[in-house]
This record gives sequence, C-alpha cells and structure tokens, in this order.
Amino acid sequence: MVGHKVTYYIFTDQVSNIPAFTLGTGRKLVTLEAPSYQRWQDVSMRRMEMIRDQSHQRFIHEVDYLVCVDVDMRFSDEVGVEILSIVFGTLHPGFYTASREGFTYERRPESTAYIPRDEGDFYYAGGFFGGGTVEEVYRLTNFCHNAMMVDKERQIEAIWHDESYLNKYFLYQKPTKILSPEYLWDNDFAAPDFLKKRRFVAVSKNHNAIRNKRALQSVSGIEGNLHR
Ligand SMILES: CC(=O)N[C@H]1[C@@H](OP(=O)(O)OP(=O)(O)OC[C@H]2O[C@@H](n3ccc(=O)[nH]c3=O)[C@H](O)[C@@H]2O)O[C@H](CO)[C@H](O)[C@@H]1O
Ligand SMILES: [Mn+2]
Repeated sequence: MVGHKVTYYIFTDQVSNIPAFTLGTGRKLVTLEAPSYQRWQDVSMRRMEMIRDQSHQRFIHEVDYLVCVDVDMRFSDEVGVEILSIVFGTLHPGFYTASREGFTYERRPESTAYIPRDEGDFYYAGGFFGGGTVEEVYRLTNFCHNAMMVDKERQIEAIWHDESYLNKYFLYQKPTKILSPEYLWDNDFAAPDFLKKRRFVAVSKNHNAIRNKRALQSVSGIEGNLHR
C-alpha cells in the first residue's frame, strides 16, 4: 500500500516480546494487549470478539478500511489498495479448485456454522478478510463471535473454528470482492502455473509442535491449569 497511510494493530498476550521494527513512511504500529487462552482454538476464535470490540471502541475513529490477517504470514509481493472493498473474502489456497462437496464447511446441523450440502459457493480462508469498512467488519465479527458463543453453550465447536463461522457468514452476506489465492498462499500446496505472484504467504511452521507447546505450558502451570 505504498503511498497510503497504514496502521498495523498487533494483538498479543506478550506485549514485551514484540521486537523493535523500523517502519516505512506513513506506517504506524499499535500494540493491543489480548487475553491469553489455553486452547489454541480459543486463541484463534476469540480474535472475532477482539476485532469486534476494538472496531467499536477504536478502529471506527482511526481508519477508513480494516483488514484482518493471521499473524503467521509474510508479505512477499505487492498487496495494494486493489484489495479494498466494502467487505472482501479470500479463496482458501487448498480449495479454490474443489467442488462444493469438497469444501470443509461445518456439516453438523447442531452447529450455528452449519452449511447444507447443497449450498455454498466458495471456501474462504480464515486468515485474510475484511477490508472492509469498519462497520462491515463489525457486523461480520459480531455475527461470528455470537455464533461461537451459542455453540459454546451447546458444547459444540465448528470443525475449522473461526473459519467455519466466517464461511457461514459469507454464505448469506456475500463479500463484495473475492481475492484469489495469490493473496493467501501456503507453500505446502503445489503451486499451479497460473499462480504468478505469491503476495501474502503463510510462514512454514510445525503446527503440532506449537500447539503441543501451548498444552504443555498449561500443564506445567505457566499459563494456568489444564481445566477447560
Ligand atoms: C491462513 C488461514 O486461513 N488460517 C486459518 C487457519 O489457521 P492456521 O492453520 O493458519 O492456524 P494458526 O496456527 O495460524 O492460528 C490462527 C491464528 O490464531 C492466532 N494464534 C493462534 C494460536 C496461538 O497460539 N497464538 C496465536 O496468536 C494467530 O493470529 C494465528 O495466525 O484456520 C484457523 C482456524 O482453525 C483460522 O481460521 C486461521 O485464520
Ligand atoms: Mn495461520
């Protein structure tokens, strides 16, 4: 977004571990302290609540467009104002050629994220959406958080967590723009010839090791006990 003003809001429960950055012209970094959750699923899902609350309290007063991304991603080519819209979604790099039956939507009717087998156009990635007027991001995150809370009461959690609720939201509230997997790539997938640019790429990591580390820390008491 060269030539535009950009504020990076980083949610973290480890504020003191954020390294010093040298930011380009017009860039600003704001750290927002986030609560800790023991389960990685909750860490991921509770982002909806945090974004919703900050949209209302802060973002609406500070920015024109709000884009929400995973933290374990790297910009590796241009991502400009072409992404902006009223609200955008991004095709998941694992499912852009899949048929409807192949989408990993939540299929249990008991869940608020449920999508019937004869519905749904695309499978959207949880890691890049918004982009978005703050009002629209508020609506989206508010829907997802409330749906998660209903499911929590029912003791059910959607198969792909926040991503499943996002897909449910976009089923009936269609995004006004859809980004191609150039905008959310993962090098674990074989790249097709037509993928000319990898603009925003998942950092390779050992999911299990990281998730088990969280679980182990909670057993040893660093993050509280294992009760959930
Ligand atoms: C690229 C992409 O579409 N990613 C989605 C995919 O996750 P991923 O497989 O990419 O999972 P992930 O480990 O990146 O977790 C999702 C995100 O939650 C946050 N986090 C998670 C764990 C933790 O200990 N600390 C922390 O900060 C962080 O922003 C992270 O990027 O599926 C998740 C739900 O299952 C989310 O929908 C992600 O958006
Ligand atoms: Mn991720």
